[in-house]
Amino acid sequence: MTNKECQWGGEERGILIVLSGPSGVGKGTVCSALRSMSKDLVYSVSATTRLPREGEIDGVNYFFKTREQFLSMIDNEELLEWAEYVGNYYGTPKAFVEQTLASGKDIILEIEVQGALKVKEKFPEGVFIFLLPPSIDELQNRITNRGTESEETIRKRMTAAVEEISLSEHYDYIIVNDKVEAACNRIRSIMVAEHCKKERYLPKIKKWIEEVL
Ligand SMILES: Nc1nc2c(ncn2[C@@H]2O[C@H](COP(=O)(O)OP(=O)(O)O)[C@@H](O)[C@H]2O)c(=O)[nH]1
Ligand SMILES: Nc1ncnc2c1ncn2[C@@H]1O[C@H](COP(=O)(O)OP(=O)(O)O)[C@@H](O)[C@H]1O
Repeated sequence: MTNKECQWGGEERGILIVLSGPSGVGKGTVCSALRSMSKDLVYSVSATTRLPREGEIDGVNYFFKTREQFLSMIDNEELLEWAEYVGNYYGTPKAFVEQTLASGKDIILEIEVQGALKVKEKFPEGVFIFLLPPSIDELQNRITNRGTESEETIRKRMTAAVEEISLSEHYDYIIVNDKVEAACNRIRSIMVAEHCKKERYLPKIKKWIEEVL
């Protein structure tokens, strides 16, 4: 059913979903699987000063920026949020998120916890999901086996993981990424439930009640 056919829908904004979790938990993997399952879900491409990994494409995985370019994005208020993580800057381009939500489409931001908390201040109605590994040993295996990080970076990311997991209490949902498909299905169930929240329908219902009474 389209919004036009539904008396109670229409004109709603899309839902903003934030996905966080420690490095190596599988955020990228889960996000790309989700995007292929849910064609209407829009992915927010972040800006970063981190160097591209092999196979990463500018404008697809990230907008790769110099430090100067990133700092000028901050000065020009182009970012919804930004954070420093293990020596690099990461930030969410603001205009794209706002345009996507205004067009009624859902958008997913794959960002770390400090940035997520800033987004929560601006979008308290957003849906905040924290991805956990089945165990810390499995997290270490995943990040090591991915083969993209030096030993030192793995150590820093594992240290950051402790603080990140301690901040999971600020999220609405916790999903254990045991199997990618199962994790995606749980996220899709959350999105279905969020679309059924009464807050999305009450304005239209109240308006109609006023008209008929
Ligand atoms: N605050 C913030 N964090 C981001 C953004 N983009 C990516 N990140 C996070 O930065 C961290 C490092 O990302 P990356 O270097 O790609 O490594 P990964 O942890 O292996 O995915 C991850 O927790 C990402 O979710 C962003 O726009 N803002
Ligand atoms: N559910 C899973 N089971 C086993 N391996 C996984 C799972 N999810 C992701 N991985 C693997 O773990 C590694 C880290 O995943 P990635 O998506 O890059 O994590 P993140 O984006 O959180 O840093 C990758 O090699 C990926 O193939």
